[in-house]
Amino acid sequence: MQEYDVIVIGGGPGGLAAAYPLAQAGKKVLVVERDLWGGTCPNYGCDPKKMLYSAVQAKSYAARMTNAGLNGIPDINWPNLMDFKRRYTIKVPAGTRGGVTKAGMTAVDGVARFVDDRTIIVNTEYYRGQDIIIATGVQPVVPQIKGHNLIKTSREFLDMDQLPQRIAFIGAGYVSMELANIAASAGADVHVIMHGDRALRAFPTAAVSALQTAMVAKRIHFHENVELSRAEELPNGVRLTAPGFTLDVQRVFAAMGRLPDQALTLARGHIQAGTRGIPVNEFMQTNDPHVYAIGDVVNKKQPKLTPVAGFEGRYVAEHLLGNQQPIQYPVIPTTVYGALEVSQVGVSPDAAADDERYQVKAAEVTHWYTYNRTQESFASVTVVEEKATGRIAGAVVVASGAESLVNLLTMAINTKTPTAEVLRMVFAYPSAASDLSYLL
Ligand SMILES: Cc1cc2nc3c(=O)[nH]c(=O)nc-3n(C[C@H](O)[C@H](O)[C@H](O)COP(=O)(O)OP(=O)(O)OC[C@H]3O[C@@H](n4cnc5c(N)ncnc54)[C@H](O)[C@@H]3O)c2cc1C
Ligand SMILES: NC(=O)c1ccc[n+]([C@@H]2O[C@H](COP(=O)([O-])OP(=O)(O)OC[C@H]3O[C@@H](n4cnc5c(N)ncnc54)[C@H](O)[C@@H]3O)[C@@H](O)[C@H]2O)c1
Repeated sequence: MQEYDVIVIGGGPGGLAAAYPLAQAGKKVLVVERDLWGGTCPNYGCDPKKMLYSAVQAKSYAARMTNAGLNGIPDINWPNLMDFKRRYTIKVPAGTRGGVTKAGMTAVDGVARFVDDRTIIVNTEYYRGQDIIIATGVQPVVPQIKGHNLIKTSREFLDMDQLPQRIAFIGAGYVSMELANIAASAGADVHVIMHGDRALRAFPTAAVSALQTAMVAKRIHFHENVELSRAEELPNGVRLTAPGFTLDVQRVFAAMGRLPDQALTLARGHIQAGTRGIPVNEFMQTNDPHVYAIGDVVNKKQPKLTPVAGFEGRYVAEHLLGNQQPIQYPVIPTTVYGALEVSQVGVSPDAAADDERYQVKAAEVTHWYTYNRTQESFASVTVVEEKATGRIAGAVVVASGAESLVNLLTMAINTKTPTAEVLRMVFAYPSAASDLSYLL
């Protein structure tokens, strides 16, 4: 039996954000990873997706500039784009594992399973930790219909050698909207199958509707109110069926949300968990105060995103090193990198519309110098202001580079800066930030 101060299960953004400061503070730390070091985000999530998105952005920028100084729209060469992505991802696992050992931690490859409250087994070795941090993330949900083995996930999409001609995505959340846009921009005929009639539920209706319009303009088909009942193998693809609905595609991907898996045998560690994740208190502790959970595996109201996992990881390290304050999340911005970029932070305009405490300033800003210069098809900015204090409380931006403007507004919200003070600041010109004065 090997003994550690802290065992971190999962070498993704959450686990690593906790592990490094603990090791730096002199703790004996073990990190266990069953798959690719670095976790979902850099290997088969955010980062590879945005590598593919680079070519999509360049292509759509060029398309917008065809009547403004450019001749012709470039084609996306999928194998070459995939090679570009792989040149980045190939280095991630070894680089991440190397960083862990270089920082003086022990890195172990294998599936960690609880055997009792403080002990885990990996392969055939037992490890005991005074404290254990669960940072095991979530896995894509695949519908349990007949033929479900024919349905792939975002992980396979992000590593395809060739682009299929006809693709379906099941679900209309983050993954589907982003990957559908990549596939359609690269030349595939793309179908999004929705079991309801509302995409991206977490985003305001006006922004989602603008995004969907831009996706339809890219010939992406949305099939609403379809509850799939089976998938059947065809000689060159898959047939999807629902009552009154049939669609033949080459490949189909589930993008219906993500849930934790049960490999950890939490019950043997007496740790309570539900299908939506592990509940924690305000110190990120599970029902056992020596066992913490962070990142996507936690059942929480905060969005399951990389910077949130990192924030929670750093918080737990501080807590273990003596900080007794409960976790206090800042406002969390989130962006969908789709046919338009949609970013939001803080109080949603939909919620603010019925709340007397707020006023909503919203405008279509396609004519702003910044978006005119880049020939955007559509841009809008919405700012929610708290009437009593004049402070910015929320924002939604739909435009190229939306995430940068929302990051700026996130800073204003977190620092409680009133709109009047934002207006007194001098921003680089010409830029989206300098255009903000037209709205505020
Ligand atoms: C396609 C896609 C695109 C995304 N894009 C974005 C984006 O643009 N921006 C953003 O902020 N977020 C994005 N996300 C979400 C982001 O990837 C996650 O929020 C983030 O990776 C969560 O970090 P984590 O450490 O909690 O979990 P993970 O990154 O999933 O890491 C958990 C690790 O634990 C390991 N593990 C699991 N069980 C065990 C076990 N029993 N023993 C040992 N190891 C185990 C796993 O192998 C994994 O490596 C995206 C996700 C996907 C799928
Ligand atoms: N840009 C980003 O920050 C980014 C990008 C990708 C993923 N992510 C993270 O990954 C998570 C997972 O993304 P996701 O798109 O898989 O999930 P999601 O929760 O964003 O969307 C799931 C979609 O599947 C639909 N759905 C649920 N059950 C269904 C069923 N039985 N049949 C058909 N559709 C069904 C939902 O209505 C919804 O449209 C996100 O919530 C987010 O935390 C973030």
